[in-house]
Amino acid sequence: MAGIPLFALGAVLLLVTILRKLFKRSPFSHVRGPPSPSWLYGHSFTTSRETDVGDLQFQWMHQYGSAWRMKDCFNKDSLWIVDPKAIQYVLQTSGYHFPRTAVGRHIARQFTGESILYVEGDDHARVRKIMNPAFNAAQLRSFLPLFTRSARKLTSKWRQRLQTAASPSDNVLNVNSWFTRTTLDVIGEAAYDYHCGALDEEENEVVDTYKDMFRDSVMYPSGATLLWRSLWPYIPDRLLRLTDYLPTREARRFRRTLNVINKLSKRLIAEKAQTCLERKDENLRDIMSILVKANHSENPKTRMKDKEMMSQMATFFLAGHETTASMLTWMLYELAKDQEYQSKMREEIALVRDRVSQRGDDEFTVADLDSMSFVIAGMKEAMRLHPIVYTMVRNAERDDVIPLSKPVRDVNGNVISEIPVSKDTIISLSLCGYNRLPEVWGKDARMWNPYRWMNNTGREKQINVGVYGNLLTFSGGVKACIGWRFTVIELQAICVELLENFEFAIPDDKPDIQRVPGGLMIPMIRGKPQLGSQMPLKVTPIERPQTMEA
Ligand code: HEM
Repeated sequence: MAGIPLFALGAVLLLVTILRKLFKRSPFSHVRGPPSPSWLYGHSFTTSRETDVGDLQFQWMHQYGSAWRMKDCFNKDSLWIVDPKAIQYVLQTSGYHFPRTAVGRHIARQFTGESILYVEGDDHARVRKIMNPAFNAAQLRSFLPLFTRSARKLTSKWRQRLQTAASPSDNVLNVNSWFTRTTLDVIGEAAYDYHCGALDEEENEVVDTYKDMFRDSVMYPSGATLLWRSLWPYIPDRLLRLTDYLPTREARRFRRTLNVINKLSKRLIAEKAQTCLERKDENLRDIMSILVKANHSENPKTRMKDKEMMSQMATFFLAGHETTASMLTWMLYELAKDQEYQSKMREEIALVRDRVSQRGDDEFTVADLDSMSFVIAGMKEAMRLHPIVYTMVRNAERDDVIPLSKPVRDVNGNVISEIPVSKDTIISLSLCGYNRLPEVWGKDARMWNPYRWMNNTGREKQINVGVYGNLLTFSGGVKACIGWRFTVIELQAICVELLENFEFAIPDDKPDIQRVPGGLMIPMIRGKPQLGSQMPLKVTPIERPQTMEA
């Protein structure tokens, strides 16, 4: 019986702590920002239901400058930044003092287990160090034949389908769903040496479990979910883990996916460990084999527990397919709108193809792909306009001061060049906002203009923030995307193969494409969410002298 008063006391203390933290006045209440539409939800409802990802952020950045104040649930202040110096400070200079938020970490844990997306501080640095060798340049170059082979398989499927097209409308393909299957096959093989068979439409539980996962779990959270999640930072970790078993839409979807992936990972890790023990692993280059090999080395610092390893594997599946597929989708969408640039890319590819043939080779090397400046510029411009991860949220681990490169005006009209934040302040980094900042990308920052990448004048003056093209698409600093080089080579290989074989155009009925906020920037047809991710494009085969089949 003594347990009940003790439990009640614990609950009251927890409630008092939550209320004190929730209603503490922030030290940046003088920073300007949009009026809050609701005391209860703040802007959380509005931002999670934005019609087109980024539009509100672009509007606020135009109105308030490179930093502004918003309201979270229960009227709590949070800070939004697009300023390069502020972003550099949060991601790089002081990276480990701005961990991922409790909400971000626990959602990642539900998706992947205690993976690199969940752990923080020394644990994160340790895991990252173990994983880095699996993503070095030589290792990634060895994946190029896999990328090319998968792209060829896609080409061959499309050619077969288009050959039998009875009417012009049959030439319209939902490229997004094809890309999702292609990139799933790629990551299955690259990360695990595992055959998903997604492009062949084979029955496979991995393919099934990831289908529309983001739409079914994190898209359009309910008001109750938003309120509940806003309390997570104050709930002890162990208690929060119990919520994994709640019968909510999200928890059920996460559990189902993670169970499937964990079962597979467990089996594959055991098989690879056996191969490693039998010393038959010399030629295995998939990411999992590299991690298993490191686990069997003498050095205890390179080892991960099996459970840890399983969680990293779930991360690669999660982080490594839908992201790349969406990126490719948005890129082709832009190229379909800009026929002239698309042709320029194709001409460039043909020139490099001639060079490769003259030297007696059939295949492009990474150096050949890197020499295609039109292709690279098109890719970077698509990444700039369509960062698939459009916002990242961090939590100030201590009282701090965020510097700004471009001062903003506060509510009293004073110019401020730094913003004080208190411990536990939530800071949102608008990746899509930064990627369209006129101060960084020029007056036409909102427009598609791949030529901006041809002329690098002024680039050296930019504040260093992101790992690729100084964009924030792959983030930057201590937790920048570990797979960015992998993605770049994969995109180059697939894009080049597709442009050699097909022309892409917007379909005649000009579907209205919406950037839906669903964890990632999901392409959908406006008014037709029931169709899931959609990017219909008109695809016309190009007759080539000798077509290379899969
Ligand atoms: C277009 C494709 C991709 C985009 C736009 C992208 C974007 C990002 C971003 C923005 C982050 C930082 C998230 C945060 O800090 O909260 C991240 C982290 C990460 N990404 Fe990617 N990613 C892509 C592809 C990949 C691929 C192909 C892999 C693996 C093969 C991968 C593995 C990871 C991992 C493991 C992390 C966590 C890194 C850490 O915490 O140290 N990503 N990615």
